[in-house]
Amino acid sequence: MDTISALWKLDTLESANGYLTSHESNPPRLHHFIDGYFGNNSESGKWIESINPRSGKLLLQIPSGTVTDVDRAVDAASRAFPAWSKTSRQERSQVLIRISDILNEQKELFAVWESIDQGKTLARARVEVERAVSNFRYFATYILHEEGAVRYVDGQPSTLTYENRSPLGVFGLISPWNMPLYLLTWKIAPCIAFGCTGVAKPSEVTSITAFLLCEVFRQAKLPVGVMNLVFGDGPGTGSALVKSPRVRGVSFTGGTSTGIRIRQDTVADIGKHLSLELGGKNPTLVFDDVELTKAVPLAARAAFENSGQICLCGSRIYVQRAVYGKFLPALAEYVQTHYKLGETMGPVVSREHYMKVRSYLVQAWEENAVFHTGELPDEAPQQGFWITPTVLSGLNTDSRVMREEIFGPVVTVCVFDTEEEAIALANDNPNGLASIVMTNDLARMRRVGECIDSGLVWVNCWLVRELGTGFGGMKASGTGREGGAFSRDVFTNLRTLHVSHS
Ligand SMILES: NC(=O)c1ccc[n+]([C@@H]2O[C@H](COP(=O)([O-])OP(=O)(O)OC[C@H]3O[C@@H](n4cnc5c(N)ncnc54)[C@H](O)[C@@H]3O)[C@@H](O)[C@H]2O)c1
Ligand SMILES: O=C/C=C/C=C(\O)C(=O)O
Repeated sequence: MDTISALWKLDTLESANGYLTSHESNPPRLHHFIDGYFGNNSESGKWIESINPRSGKLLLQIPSGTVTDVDRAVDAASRAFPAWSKTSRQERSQVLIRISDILNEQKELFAVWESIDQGKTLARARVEVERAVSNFRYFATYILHEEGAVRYVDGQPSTLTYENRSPLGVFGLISPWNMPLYLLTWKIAPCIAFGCTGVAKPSEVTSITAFLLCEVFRQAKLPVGVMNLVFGDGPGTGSALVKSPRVRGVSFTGGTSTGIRIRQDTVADIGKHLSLELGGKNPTLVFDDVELTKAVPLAARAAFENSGQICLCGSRIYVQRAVYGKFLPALAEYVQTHYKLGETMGPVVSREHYMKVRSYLVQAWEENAVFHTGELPDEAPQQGFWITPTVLSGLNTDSRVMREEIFGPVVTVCVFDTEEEAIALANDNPNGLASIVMTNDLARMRRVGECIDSGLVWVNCWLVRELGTGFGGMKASGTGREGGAFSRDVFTNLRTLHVSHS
């Protein structure tokens, strides 16, 4: 039986794990999805091994897409573009609704595989699949309600001016491993909703739900070639996609160094649209007027959700002096009680990532940080990539542990005195993706919230999303915004007309 038919039926952890155990000697192999067809195996004959983060064992193999594979996918998307870009908004909306309905019917299947592949808890995976369904629903209806204005040019009543948009063309959509399905659908849904076609490349570390999503496209009768998917790594497959002159735009989510590379690789292609959502080292500011019973769980969740592997995680906590002495032990106790490896918390995604997170913990140890929870992980992980959630204090503000994105279950806690100092500490970082402010003082919420240099500011909450608002980062955290009309700007070309009728 082909891989997609085999995986598609396995919608419980028991059945999926049973299948994997019985295939240990011949693990499933995924296929590219090009022109509506699975099975275009890698021409390189090379396969990338994808590892189960809970056990450290081989999970499956994905094709290592070549330049030829990418070209074939871009060909398919280019052939599909003229017809798809001319479909009515109603037609596109209906296809997107069908996709969201099928995804919704199969949400347990997707949650199970996302949990196995990425290591996240099933509960977390379920939330992300729901959000993926919402991505398709949101853009399916957004395009039906777009508004535009026609007006007279000032002082020239016989000349009308208005804006007209057309779909840009073929897009390269590249996503990371931390929220594989959610972040890929955040790109695919607006891409096809606004009349573009595309080639998606998920992270080589987590590929299964992207593969399953192609079966949803097939069942929803998305016209062939409108969305294609090529597997492979960044330097080989991703880079070929980004550099293709027929790819008119790139929407990328991932690390800042990769974003810089993509910008360099496309700099001469001046008309190519680039949307870059990159890394973060997000501050959580806790003022002394908060209720600790609310502030502690919120700070903990913001730090440790998905084992700290969310770009929006609050990984450096600053607490005002009057509550610092109570906050720190309360946080440590809360984390020890509520974040249990293997129950409410998964491993980190890969051996490579484990070693990266560990290197920061070694550094913290060498700098005499206080470990309020957590310990140094083993140098060689034996069975899966498990790291105990770690709360640190006592580091200098110039420590790499305090300045660089760790992207794991590690949070640092520091003290501050004044509001000005809190703002300065929050902004003292090259990144500017998100921040969290906890206070009950309305004037302070605005005073502080409006001068933090981050694209997203959450006051007394975290990870609240409204899909029409701008999503993205300042400074090294990115270029551009996505969401609602911001996504429309990414995926369309704007022309302004002046029509004189005298
Ligand atoms: N701002 C956001 O919305 C957001 C969301 C999630 C994750 N992230 C960031 O992503 C990072 C973790 O994910 P990651 O390790 O998968 O990131 P990564 O940058 O290593 O990889 C992301 C994707 O880019 C591809 N890639 C790598 N090199 C490439 C190249 N030269 N050309 C084209 N594609 C290339 C990879 O194969 C993968 O699909 C963290 O820094 C995190 O903060 C940001
Ligand atoms: O790592 C990036 C995470 C983005 C998450 C969301 O946009 C969300 O959960 O809505």
